[in-house]
Amino acid sequence: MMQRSLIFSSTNPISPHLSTPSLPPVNTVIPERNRRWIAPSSSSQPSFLRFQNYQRTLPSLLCTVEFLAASDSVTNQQQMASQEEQDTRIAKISSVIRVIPDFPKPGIMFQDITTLLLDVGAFRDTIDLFVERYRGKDISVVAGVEARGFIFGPPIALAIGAKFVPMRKPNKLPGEVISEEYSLEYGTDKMEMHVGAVQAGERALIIDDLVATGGTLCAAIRLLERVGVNVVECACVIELPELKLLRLTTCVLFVSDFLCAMPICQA
Ligand SMILES: O=P(O)(O)OC[C@H]1O[C@H](OP(=O)(O)OP(=O)(O)O)[C@H](O)[C@@H]1O
Ligand SMILES: Nc1ncnc2[nH]cnc12
Repeated sequence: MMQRSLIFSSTNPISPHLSTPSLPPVNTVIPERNRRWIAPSSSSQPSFLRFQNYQRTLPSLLCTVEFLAASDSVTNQQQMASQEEQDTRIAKISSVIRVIPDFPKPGIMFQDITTLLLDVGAFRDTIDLFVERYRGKDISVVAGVEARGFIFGPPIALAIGAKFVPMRKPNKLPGEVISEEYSLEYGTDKMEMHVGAVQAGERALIIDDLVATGGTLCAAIRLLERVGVNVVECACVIELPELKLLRLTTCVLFVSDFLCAMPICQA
């Protein structure tokens, strides 16, 4: 089986725990699985503070993805933008993501990517960052998670020459589907994919706008792996860093392996 790596920086508190995936970190309260609308701990984090974490995004991540790094040719590396240029783009992207307090309910700091879509340059940079990472990696499937994964997934798919496969909420797809249930704060939800959209042995990238607990991405991974697809990586625009430990425990509980995720920004 292809090795997956958890691609966060070495300072990420999750990393030390990866070697013992069946045990949650000491003193960690195991959260309700897959809580939605997670409120970051600091409710009014100014955007300049958000910039401080950017060094921990793409450049360090690139070193830790073994199977991707192995296939990186010198030419590929030369084609990639410089770290400085990447940092500048990431800072810009983050600055145009609007944060709306108390939406959709009190205590939630909603990360609104619609303002990113209004900025043509920042939207293009977002897509480019992903494309630079995944072009030439023999990925034939980009799976987008409803709803906001449908915004970022298709342009990435087109640019890297992959098909786009929607992972939809229940009863939206007209054909025969396979589904995967996952837990929510209250009750469960389901994610569905058309039968025949992907074939065993294909290499897939999963795209969403945001990773909070990781429950949604884990469900998407399970859905694709059930039909024999190799999930190369999950990528999202935003991560809620306060939730890393929550995500670890969620992932440990939900997948035998561990989640691979590449957020390009931190909220
Ligand atoms: O990491 P998690 O804790 O699973 O949360 C992340 C998911 O939550 C949001 O979607 P949501 O389910 O609200 O659906 P929407 O995009 O249709 O609003 C977001 O777009 C991710 O898909
Ligand atoms: N804080 C948040 N903002 C936007 N989408 C989310 N999904 C889960 N938590 C979220």
